[in-house]
Amino acid sequence: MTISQAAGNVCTVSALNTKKHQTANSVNSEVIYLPSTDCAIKSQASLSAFTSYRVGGAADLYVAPRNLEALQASLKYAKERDLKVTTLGAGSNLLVSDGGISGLVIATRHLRFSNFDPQTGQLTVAAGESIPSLAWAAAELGWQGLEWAVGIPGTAGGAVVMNAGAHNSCIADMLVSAQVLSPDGTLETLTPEQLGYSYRTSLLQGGDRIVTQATLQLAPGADPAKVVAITKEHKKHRLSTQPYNFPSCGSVFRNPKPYSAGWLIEQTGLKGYQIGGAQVALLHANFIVNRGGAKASDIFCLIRHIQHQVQERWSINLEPEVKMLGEFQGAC
Ligand SMILES: Cc1cc2nc3c(=O)[nH]c(=O)nc-3n(C[C@H](O)[C@H](O)[C@H](O)COP(=O)(O)OP(=O)(O)OC[C@H]3O[C@@H](n4cnc5c(N)ncnc54)[C@H](O)[C@@H]3O)c2cc1C
Ligand SMILES: NC(=O)C1=CN([C@@H]2O[C@H](COP(=O)(O)OP(=O)(O)OC[C@H]3O[C@@H](n4cnc5c(N)ncnc54)[C@H](OP(=O)(O)O)[C@@H]3O)[C@@H](O)[C@H]2O)C=CC1
Ligand SMILES: C=C(O[C@H]1[C@H](O)[C@@H](CO)O[C@H](OP(=O)(O)OP(=O)(O)OC[C@H]2O[C@@H](n3ccc(=O)[nH]c3=O)[C@H](O)[C@@H]2O)[C@@H]1NC(C)=O)C(=O)O
Repeated sequence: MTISQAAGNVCTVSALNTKKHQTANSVNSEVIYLPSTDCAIKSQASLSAFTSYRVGGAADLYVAPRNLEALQASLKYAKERDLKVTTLGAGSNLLVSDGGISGLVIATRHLRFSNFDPQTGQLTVAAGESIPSLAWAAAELGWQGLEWAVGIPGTAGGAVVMNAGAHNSCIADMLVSAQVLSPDGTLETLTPEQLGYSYRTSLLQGGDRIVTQATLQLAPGADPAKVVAITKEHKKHRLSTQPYNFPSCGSVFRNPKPYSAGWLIEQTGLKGYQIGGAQVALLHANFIVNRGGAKASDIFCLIRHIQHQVQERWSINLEPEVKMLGEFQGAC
């Protein structure tokens, strides 16, 4: 099954229209519909609910297609109007500026389907599927390979772009192929080699191609109880070493190997350091948590402060893993 076949609630209605509408995420009242679909394009849609940090301003325009056709129509809509396109997964590695994002934000989290093929041991998923849900589903089937991914609150698409990883495993280790859509509407199936993977990076970062689906090689046939037990162990370890009780983006910085960013930041004396509502987490210094009411600028300025202090003390440049979207100039 493909994404287009999977979407029962396909965006399939007729021509462009507009109507008055009010939702929790729409500041303005006008909703435009993507031509030839029933996909709403919301204007001035607040993005704070769509990022794990729970901060950030509005998208000029926001659309969440449920199938490939609607995704293609979204790109066409942007191209015809010369709009900048920004892709959003689950927003769990993003810092959206308080001023928001101009152009069209395309959220891929509603692209859904998954297929565990017992003949090949391959799991094929649409970009919007939740990585931790897949990890639990694989474990319950007795399929090994995704135990590490539990607790990473992103989508399959975001994981392919970020090369998400934990416990010495990462997406690149098991990716068979990823399907990507270019702004001109071309669909390509790429191998891990073509995606140029290394630690927490891929050639898709900073580009304009959208991941639509991914195929992962897993290992079926194990005792489900054993795979679930390992998965639970990973989750338990996370909960004891990482702060899950406040909004965050996970690790803020990549580890500047051979050092770990958390160790460097703690040794610099910054644990608990706070700017506005943003705090260097007490449990793990490479996490910045929103203690309540943080602005994106608080988090941004804390990131800059940490970089400055670590540079002064260790002569090491900490490189952010978190993706910053929007304008931050003059924030601090
Ligand atoms: C509590 C917590 C724990 C975490 N632990 C880990 C961890 O252990 N390991 C780890 O690697 N990460 C971790 N993260 C970070 C984050 O979950 C991962 O980076 C995740 O892969 C991001 O996926 P996403 O769908 O949320 O992507 P987003 O944050 O929405 O986007 C990330 C980037 O990918 C792009 N993107 C997203 N979807 C697509 C798509 N379909 N096509 C093209 N581009 C796209 C975006 O434009 C952006 O540049 C953690 C985060 C949190 C909040
Ligand atoms: N600090 C932050 O900024 C954020 C932290 N998080 C945290 O990230 C983690 C991942 O988030 P989330 O996406 O909710 O993923 P979870 O791992 O909590 O759940 C994902 C899916 O897996 C299922 N599941 C959970 N536990 C089990 C289990 N023991 N056996 C079988 N299935 C299970 C859940 O089912 P069901 O729905 O039935 O429970 C859910 O459908 C969570 O710990 C969450 O609290 C998430 C977002 C932001
Ligand atoms: C959370 C993320 O990924 C995580 C992933 O979940 C975990 C588990 O595999 O390993 C990485 O964390 P990490 O390198 O900080 O792992 P940890 O084991 O917590 O810490 C490494 C070392 O730093 C020390 N440490 C950590 C935090 C701290 O405040 N102080 C400190 O001294 C620890 O004692 C340990 O000796 C990933 N982070 C990066 C940047 O690679 C993410 O990318 O968002």
